[in-house]
Amino acid sequence: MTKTPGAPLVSFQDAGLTVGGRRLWSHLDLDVMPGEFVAILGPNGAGKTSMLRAALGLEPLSEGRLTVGGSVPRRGSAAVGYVPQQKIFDRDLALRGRDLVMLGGDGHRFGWPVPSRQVRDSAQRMIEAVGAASYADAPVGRLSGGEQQRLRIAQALMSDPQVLLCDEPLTSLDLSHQEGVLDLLDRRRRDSHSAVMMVTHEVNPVLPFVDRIVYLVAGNWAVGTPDEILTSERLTALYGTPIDVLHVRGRVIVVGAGETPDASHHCGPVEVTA
Ligand SMILES: Nc1ncnc2c1ncn2[C@@H]1O[C@H](COP(=O)(O)OP(=O)(O)OP(=O)(O)O)[C@@H](O)[C@H]1O
Repeated sequence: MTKTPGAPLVSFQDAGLTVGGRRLWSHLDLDVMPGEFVAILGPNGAGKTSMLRAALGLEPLSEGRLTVGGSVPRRGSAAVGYVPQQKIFDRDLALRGRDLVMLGGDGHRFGWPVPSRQVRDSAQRMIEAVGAASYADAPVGRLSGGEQQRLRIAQALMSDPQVLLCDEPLTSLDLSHQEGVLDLLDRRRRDSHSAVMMVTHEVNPVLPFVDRIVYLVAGNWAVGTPDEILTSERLTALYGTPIDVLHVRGRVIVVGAGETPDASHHCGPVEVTA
């Protein structure tokens, strides 16, 4: 990945994505800058995961342009780390947590080599950083959802990516581990001027960290700071139906999103809460 100071690490220009004959979003303009933390919000089926898949080079745009690190995104780039949406591993999978993390080093590019000393050391550092040292040598299928999730995050950080794409990485994590993971990602993006794009349904834990929000709803989108986007006026315009954004004891609650005409895609909560 070529790093030009001041150049966006991820750039959507007049971008549109249609999958299975359905236009998810279009005319999207978004530059994610080095060091920036962007949250991608919206109801189920709005196209959040598909946006990450486009940046991973797994889903070609139907319109416009997308560059990651200045180039057309390609599968398997070591400059891009990915924490996929959680799937629980098979209970009998013969893989230790540590092996899973090491696959993020050389493994994903060269198959299953004997890991180098450097990869083993780096895996240990990542395992400690996500607080997984006490169970890293257990079979991954026997670990809890939250433990598996922390190992996936460690794996995604192994290649020291310039762009980290996370799909609901906080799922299954309790509050203290959510904070731990967010702190880690926040420190890392500041220290290495890397970018984070995080799909999440859990708005409140991420609000202290995010610079901007991309909010997708039924083909429409809005991009801005949390203060700009999380308002009743802005979300009412976006959803095309009355939405209330409430601030209750320091938490943001979005009420009314389940009553939109596109409710068939909204099997998620009516409220966006922590
Ligand atoms: N390859 C595909 N072929 C057909 N339809 C697809 C494909 N990929 C995604 N979709 C559909 O596109 C829509 C958007 O999917 P996507 O996973 O991006 O939504 P999302 O916003 O991440 O949703 P969620 O919050 O439920 O995870 C969904 O209706 C999904 O079924």
